[in-house]
Amino acid sequence: MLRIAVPNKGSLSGPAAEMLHEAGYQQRRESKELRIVDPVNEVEFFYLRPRDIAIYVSSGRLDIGITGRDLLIDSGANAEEILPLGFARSTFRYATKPGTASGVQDLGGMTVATSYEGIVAGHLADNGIDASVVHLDGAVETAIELGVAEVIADVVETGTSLRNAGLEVIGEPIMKSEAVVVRRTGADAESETEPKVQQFLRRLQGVLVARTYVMMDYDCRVEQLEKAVAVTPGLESPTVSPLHNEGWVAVRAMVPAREAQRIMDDLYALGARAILTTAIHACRL
Ligand SMILES: Nc1ncnc2c1ncn2[C@@H]1O[C@H](COP(=O)(O)OP(=O)(O)OP(=O)(O)O)[C@@H](O)[C@H]1O
Ligand SMILES: O=P(O)(O)OC[C@H]1O[C@H](OP(=O)(O)OP(=O)(O)O)[C@H](O)[C@@H]1O
Ligand SMILES: [Mg+2]
Repeated sequence: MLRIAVPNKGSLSGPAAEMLHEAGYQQRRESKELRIVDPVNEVEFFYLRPRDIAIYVSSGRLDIGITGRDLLIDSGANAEEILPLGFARSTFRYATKPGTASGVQDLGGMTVATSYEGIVAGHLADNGIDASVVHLDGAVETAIELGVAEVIADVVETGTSLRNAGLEVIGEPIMKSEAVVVRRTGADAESETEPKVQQFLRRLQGVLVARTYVMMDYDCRVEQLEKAVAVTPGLESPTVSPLHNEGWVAVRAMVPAREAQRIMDDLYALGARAILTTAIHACRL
């Protein structure tokens, strides 16, 4: 039985459960459930604090987990990212009251409040800056107003929390984060669970592709085929089938969903007709 750690709360929990559900795994019905068994897929899910997941996985007791890249790095656990999942995207940044500092180089002698001490201490050390780090559990934006620190380092998505606190980001982002699948570093590729791990990853990759691609079908004249195929190269190679009307072919290829409308315009301009897009519900590449 594969043992997988899943976030039980916070920004990662809802989208992670949704992705697992789309990948065909049973998920808990109530937010108080701490573990469930999916007997059909032979997987046991453990609902844990996102911050603790890399630590459990590094202990080897759980095979894989879903957490944030920032939490993985902050933990310092012996675990590595094996698949980025494209949700809970954020940056991790320093912020101050305007005029306090303009980048990490100015932070010497200051106090930085954060919930991510590991990342911040590492970043300050890498830049040769001697500053104090104070750990806070959350709502870090208020720390400056209340005099606990001159600087904060926190997760930024829209920037609304910073603006509301009268703060502005300084310097370059310390890191970019998103939800990731993690695994113990140096996990045994010959282990009994390896085929199940690979199947799990293929399923999640299938969900990612189904979310980001659509299927496009169109008819075009044989003379235009090369140009049309250059616009829709597909993931490997498009399917081309003869039409009953001589001189015409039907083409089928996957295209990035975000570019679908532009591609349809380009195909139309080339003379393609009956251009259709359809959603992909699931796939295995
Ligand atoms: N507003 C946000 N947008 C995108 N990702 C976020 C946001 N806030 C936190 N995250 C990400 O969620 C993970 C942190 O999850 P965690 O559950 O510890 O905190 P949280 O989502 O802020 O929840 P809470 O503070 O309510 O406990 C990190 O990977 C972080 O980058
Ligand atoms: O840039 P924004 O879109 O405002 O998002 C970033 C904020 O979201 C999270 O806070 P959360 O609401 O989880 O509270 P917390 O600080 O107590 O974790 C994070 O810690 C930031 O404060
Ligand atoms: Mg939070």
